[in-house]
Amino acid sequence: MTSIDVQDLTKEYGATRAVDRLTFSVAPGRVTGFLGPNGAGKSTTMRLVLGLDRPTSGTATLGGRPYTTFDEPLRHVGSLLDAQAAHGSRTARDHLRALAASNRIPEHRVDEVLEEAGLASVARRRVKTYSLGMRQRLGIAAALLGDPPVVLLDEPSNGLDPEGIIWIRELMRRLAREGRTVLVSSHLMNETASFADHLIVLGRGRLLADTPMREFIHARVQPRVRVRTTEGELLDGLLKLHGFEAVAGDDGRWTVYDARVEDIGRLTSDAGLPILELAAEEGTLEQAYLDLTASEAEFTASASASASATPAPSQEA
Ligand SMILES: Nc1ncnc2c1ncn2[C@@H]1O[C@H](COP(=O)(O)OP(=O)(O)OP(=O)(O)O)[C@@H](O)[C@H]1O
Repeated sequence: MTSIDVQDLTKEYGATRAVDRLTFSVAPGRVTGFLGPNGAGKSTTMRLVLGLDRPTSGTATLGGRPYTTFDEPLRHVGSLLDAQAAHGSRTARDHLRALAASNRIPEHRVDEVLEEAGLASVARRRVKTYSLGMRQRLGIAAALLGDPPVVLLDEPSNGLDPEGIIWIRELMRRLAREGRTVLVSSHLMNETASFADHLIVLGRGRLLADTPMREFIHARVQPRVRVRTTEGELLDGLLKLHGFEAVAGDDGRWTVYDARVEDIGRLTSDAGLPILELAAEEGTLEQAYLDLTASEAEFTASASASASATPAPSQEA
């Protein structure tokens, strides 16, 4: 079991403090989403963990060891930071073979990961003929090559088609189920919500949150309930009596604020009100994230600064 441990990590580029006294651990067995506005320090942190940059102070270790102490690092950590990294004049297969040879990884892994990434049929084509999505798949294949216990992916769904996005989501979930440590940065909140169990959120190089995803959302977005009944006035009176705030919509549906379906369902049932519809409106990760980071974004457009925490309709109860 190999965790990623970042301890009091700081990185300055001239006058810019990209990472500011950051401390967190990424645990095995779950997918950790790594979030934050543009310029928050996510890529810099990943680069420091991967020994691609030297910290100004503090440490970043994998299973207690700095990345630079591994002789065959691909067996310990797989990463996708820059999908353009492969040499364009090589074939995908040769690119992976070279990586495998330099890390004493058995050659059969090359064909396995090409197959896994959906590149088997184009493996003998030069990388420069690849689309962005194909390069992304190749980068992910390279990350998996050494069967590593730790995987770091920076924006892995970049350029992937819908089938590829489902593939990467399921791959990350499987890697976590196998007990690996999976850290994934993304700006796509719906995507992140679909694969992450845990979140680490940065803002201006500092840690803003390190929490399970469900807790992150529930702490920031009030749940609402949508109700439809033939007896609107009775419903309104009943809810007021029990201290709930409710507003009637034009479509005959009532929205009850800061409420859960269990509570409203029980109340209306006890009162014998005929209910035509009862649905939870759970908060989304996007709402919770915008609520947290609105004041933190370095490059916030004025429109997005007014991020309101309005839940979106979700599944019927
Ligand atoms: N090599 C560098 N030289 C100077 N400044 C840098 C360098 N790399 C990063 N920075 C600065 O450090 C800060 C953090 O950048 P970083 O790329 O880590 O953020 P990020 O969270 O990955 O952003 P994005 O979501 O846009 O990819 C930014 O202000 C950036 O301009």
